[in-house]
Amino acid sequence: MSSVPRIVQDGRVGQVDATVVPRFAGPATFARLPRIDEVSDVDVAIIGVPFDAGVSYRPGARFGPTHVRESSRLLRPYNPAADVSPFASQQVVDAGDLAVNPFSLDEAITQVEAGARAMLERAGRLVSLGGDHTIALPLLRAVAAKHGPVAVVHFDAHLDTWDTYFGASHTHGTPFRRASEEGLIDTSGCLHVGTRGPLYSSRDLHDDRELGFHVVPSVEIDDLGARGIVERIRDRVGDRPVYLSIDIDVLDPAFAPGTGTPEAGGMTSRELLATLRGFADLNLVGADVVEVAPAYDHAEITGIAAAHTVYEILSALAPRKDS
Ligand SMILES: N=C(N)NCCCC(=O)O
Ligand SMILES: [Zn+2]
Ligand SMILES: [Zn+2]
Repeated sequence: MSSVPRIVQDGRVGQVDATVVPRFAGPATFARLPRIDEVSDVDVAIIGVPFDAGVSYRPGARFGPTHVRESSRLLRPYNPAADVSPFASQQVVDAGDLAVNPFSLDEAITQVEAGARAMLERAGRLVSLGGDHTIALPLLRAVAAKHGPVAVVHFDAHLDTWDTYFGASHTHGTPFRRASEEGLIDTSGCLHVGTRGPLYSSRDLHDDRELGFHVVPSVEIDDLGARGIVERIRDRVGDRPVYLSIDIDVLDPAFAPGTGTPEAGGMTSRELLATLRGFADLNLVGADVVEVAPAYDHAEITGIAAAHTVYEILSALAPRKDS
């Protein structure tokens, strides 16, 4: 064990105690949680995937994991909106970054899958910090190897079920088409939330349905509200194992300017966080938060939104006292 003073609750090693060590001091693990080598049992591992060789527009998501960790220093141990202490009822750790080849996209995909599989030997659940959205494919391969085909709930401005770019089949616009083709997803239980903006043609939506997705587009969010979105998600996924993939560009550029392919007309961070609270009673088996590109961020707006997004995911994963 390290000698820094940490909050320990119910035997779980939590954050560095911010009443003793100022939260702006010391290394930035996610929420200043322990590293994986500082604890023996792990329930949830947060893992960085600094990779952005799959982007179609602005690069820079390789710096996402570091930025989200830096932006997570202010998170506190109790989540009043969910009435849960996410670091007390489960052991959450920061497992560091996967070292993936920045010059070979194919090798990087192999490395992400291998890294995630190895991590799942130790941790019950993985929450991955991207990185561009390409990484969802190898992450889904690892998750499906453990749980079978999963219901993907995908928050994104984009469908990410396109076929190829410049002849390349592995890009950040194609992971969910590949996942569907490979049988990694339960095509009776998937949906996108927050999609918007111009497509290549109406055929994109037709293909997307064939690949197994329903859509809650951004234009419906005002009418539905968080509660209505959660109902639509619940109706679609039922009790299937759920994999949650959150592209930070699901948020309006006002709430997440630091991303590679921004589209106007997105969700507020309040809507996203409220919707995520609805995942507490779903069978959530893994998650990623991707596409944070700090070079286009200001005042950590995007980093903070992503850090709180991860915090709500961890809160949803936390076992409830009465369950
Ligand atoms: N997954 C993200 N963020 N973007 C996909 C955009 C694909 C395109 O350039 O059409
Ligand atoms: Zn996107
Ligand atoms: Zn995406």
